[in-house]
Amino acid sequence: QFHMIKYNDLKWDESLGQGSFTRIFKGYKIDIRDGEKHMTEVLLKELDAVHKNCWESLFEAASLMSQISHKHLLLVYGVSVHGVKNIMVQEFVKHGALDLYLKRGRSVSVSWKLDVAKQLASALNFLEEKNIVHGNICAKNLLLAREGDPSQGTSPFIKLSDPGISVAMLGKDVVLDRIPWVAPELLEAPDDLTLECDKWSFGATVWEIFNNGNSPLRGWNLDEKRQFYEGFQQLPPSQWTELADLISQCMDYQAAVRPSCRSIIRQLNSLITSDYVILHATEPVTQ
Ligand SMILES: N#Cc1ccc(Nc2nc(N)cc(-n3ccc(CO)n3)n2)cc1
Repeated sequence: QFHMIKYNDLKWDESLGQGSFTRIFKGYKIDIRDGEKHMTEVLLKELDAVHKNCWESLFEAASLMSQISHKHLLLVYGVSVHGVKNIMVQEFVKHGALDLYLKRGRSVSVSWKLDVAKQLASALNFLEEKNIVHGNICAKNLLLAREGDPSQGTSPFIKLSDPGISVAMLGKDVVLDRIPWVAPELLEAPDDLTLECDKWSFGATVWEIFNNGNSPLRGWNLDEKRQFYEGFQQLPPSQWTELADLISQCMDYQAAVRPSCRSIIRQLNSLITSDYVILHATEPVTQ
């Protein structure tokens, strides 16, 4: 279910850092099309050989996503295996991960943030209709293809990245460290990944977007994070009550009462048309 790419058809360029268990590089893929040589910019995601037993999970997650296509889902060109190295070849997304983009202090408007949240909600709605669970929704896995420029009237455009290694394959500490993105019910039963889990993570991701990419519960240790769930706590609410309501509906400890994607999209639409947006056109960046 994956296109196999020859290792010799790949060229590595600069290193772009690392995700969990993976190293990412900018690179190029060489194609010969109608007798001409084409170089396509790609993102090369190398899986550490030491985690070889997880590469099935990584590729399974990515192949799930590559079986369907949607404008807000990242395109995966294929995989390349070279000795102990497993490499996933993805479309190169111009501005990289959203959490880093927001942390770099770009002051973006409330309507910019709502636009990004709505794009994520439409990607989730598409996955929900196909009954596909992502399992790792967070700002780090949202890639910014277009910055959007209010003066030019262009809006941002995001792509949801592959979920990476399934949470069911990860150790307990890694799952704990994913609090508050990981749905609370997964702590006891990591295999029970459901569509409702993505709704919880969506809430935490919207919280990140409206807090300039700052990680919720940043600096908390694993025990403090575990107690956050054991005490049924919520993230600090936004002063915009309608937004805070949507986030807390998504982050409901009872999975069954979390809102459907359609309801989420409806509520985002009413936020977009509310006076708050006009009053807070560009928030001063509070770091
Ligand atoms: N400076 C800079 C810069 C860095 C990356 C990109 N592009 C890109 N394209 C992708 N397909 C995936 C990613 N990712 C980044 C983190 C993760 C986590 O998984 N993915 N970045 C563009 C600019």
